Amino acid sequence: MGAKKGSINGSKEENNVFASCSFSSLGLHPTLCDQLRERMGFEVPTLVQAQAIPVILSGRHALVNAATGTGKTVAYLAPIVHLLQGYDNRIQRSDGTFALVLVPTRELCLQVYEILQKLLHRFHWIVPGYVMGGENKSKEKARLRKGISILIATPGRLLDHLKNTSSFLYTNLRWIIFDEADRILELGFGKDIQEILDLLGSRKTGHDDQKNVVPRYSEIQRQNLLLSATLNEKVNHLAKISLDNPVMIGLGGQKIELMSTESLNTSESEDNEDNYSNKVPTVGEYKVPVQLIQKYMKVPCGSRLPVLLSILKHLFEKELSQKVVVFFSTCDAVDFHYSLLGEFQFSSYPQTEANRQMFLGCKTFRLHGNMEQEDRRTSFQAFKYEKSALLLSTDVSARGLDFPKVRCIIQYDSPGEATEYVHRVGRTARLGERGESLLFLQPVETDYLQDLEKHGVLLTEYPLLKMLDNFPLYGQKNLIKKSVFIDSHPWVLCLQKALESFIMSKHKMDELARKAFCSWVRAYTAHRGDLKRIFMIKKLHLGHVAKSFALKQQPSLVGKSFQKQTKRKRNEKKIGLFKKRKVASVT
Ligand SMILES: Nc1ncnc2c1ncn2[C@@H]1O[C@H](COP(=O)(O)OP(=O)(O)OP(=O)(O)O)[C@@H](O)[C@H]1O
Repeated sequence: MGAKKGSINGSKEENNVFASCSFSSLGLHPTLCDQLRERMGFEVPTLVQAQAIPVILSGRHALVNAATGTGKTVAYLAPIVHLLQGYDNRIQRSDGTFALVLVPTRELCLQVYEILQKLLHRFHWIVPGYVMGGENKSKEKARLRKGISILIATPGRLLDHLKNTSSFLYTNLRWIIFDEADRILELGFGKDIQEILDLLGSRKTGHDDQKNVVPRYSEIQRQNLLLSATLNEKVNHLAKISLDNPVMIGLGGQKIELMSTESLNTSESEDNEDNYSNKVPTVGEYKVPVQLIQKYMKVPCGSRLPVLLSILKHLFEKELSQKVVVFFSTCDAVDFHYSLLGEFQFSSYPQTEANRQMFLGCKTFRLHGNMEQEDRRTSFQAFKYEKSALLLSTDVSARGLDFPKVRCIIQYDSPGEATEYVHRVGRTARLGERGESLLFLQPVETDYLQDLEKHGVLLTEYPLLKMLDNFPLYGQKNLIKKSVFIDSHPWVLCLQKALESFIMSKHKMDELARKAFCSWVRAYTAHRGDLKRIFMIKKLHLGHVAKSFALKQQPSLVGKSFQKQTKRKRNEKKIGLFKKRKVASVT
């Protein structure tokens, strides 16, 4: 599992994460405490677990806000397992589902399921299960028919089963948990959630399929929980309709004023943003792990690619055991860089067949929403358990995923909203461990730093020139003339040239680069709200953007396909398709 064991006498960083009490003092069953200690290696609860577990055991609804990597998953799963194992009438599969955990992505679904399996090891009568997009529906139906006590689900697939799987029994449902609640809404699942809540809430009046089933546990009171590292006013609607007098955990005294609302539909809520943002105080600062070192680098557009490759080379040469995640804005960009890194050979000596070698020798994986489900699963699992590897991903990896020992997060394409920045960097520095993050910004984008600052997120500049100066050209380190500009740095120029020749020489790579260029531009124009002022396509030189995909073509050539794309985008916008497609591209 790679989880760090908590100890009461831990280091300074650990003391920011772990509580000075035991799991049993929180009221959990001794067998469950043994399980946490022996099978999972958890000696003591984290701070958020120490706060949340007693509240959840008491039956109160809760809103839980705690930094990334602080153990929120066990904070809600452990008390549910405790309460379920304690029923006088031991629960059976035929009782159907008691707890439902909703998560935004498939990988998170599998991850929560894995943790749940471990927690349930000695409670064999409580059955864990999951349903999610991309899986075989009939197999899921069969599993639901047999009965799943604690079900983890992505919203779309759950709704499908609620509507179409008559044997799915949820009359005994007691808990609904929204893990990464804000993200579920951002992904446009608002309507699904509304419908899910309506369907589940209708159990007392009798949903058609559940009409004749008398709940075996009629005393059951519903208890709902919302969790995220970035709970903000956007979850207001969801909190209002799903939580009853909730306890706020980790909101530092700031209250989210729960507004009444008719709809959870994200697009509607965006349109009304001005209306409600006046009334609702924003939950100011986001919590980023204190030990995380956050840097940014100012990189001219046309030098982005050689700088990315250089920083990766630097990181993997610096530490033998290195795990790095690079975030891109689109699936096509992931595919392009993945293929490039898998094939690009280079020598800073005059190039001959003999002296060329792979530019980057590390194991590389990719993860995005356009991959086949099986490939997605393999990548996710493989990167998780590798000691040294690189993962190239879209935001599908940004939320909740717990990859042990990731040391560095690179945001090559900027994340957009500050919430996404926080979750992306949260894939490192988990549970008090060290970690570093690097944000690429073009000179025209540096106002984004002020946007982050508004949320209490402060970055310092990475010494990029110093790092680049360390790369020897023709093996003669001290012959390099020190450059004060990134884009005229000899190493950057040499690498860019080699990259362009490589792309030109491979038809497949050239195609991937063009495709990636087009979707990158589309994604760039899709920034919303205030961010539109910072990330303006008009401020960019499209020729330089093309260069960042190692494309030598005249901008006008590439520009044609861009024009086609933007035209299509305009049409899609008219019929409301664009947003949906953007969402689909990350999940
Ligand atoms: N009490 C504990 N002692 C030691 N390790 C723990 C403890 N609780 C959780 N962990 C480990 O800490 C890591 C982070 O936990 P988890 O993924 O639940 O964090 P999170 O707060 O949900 O993060 P995110 O906001 O990114 O989703 C996991 O590897 C988990 O196994």
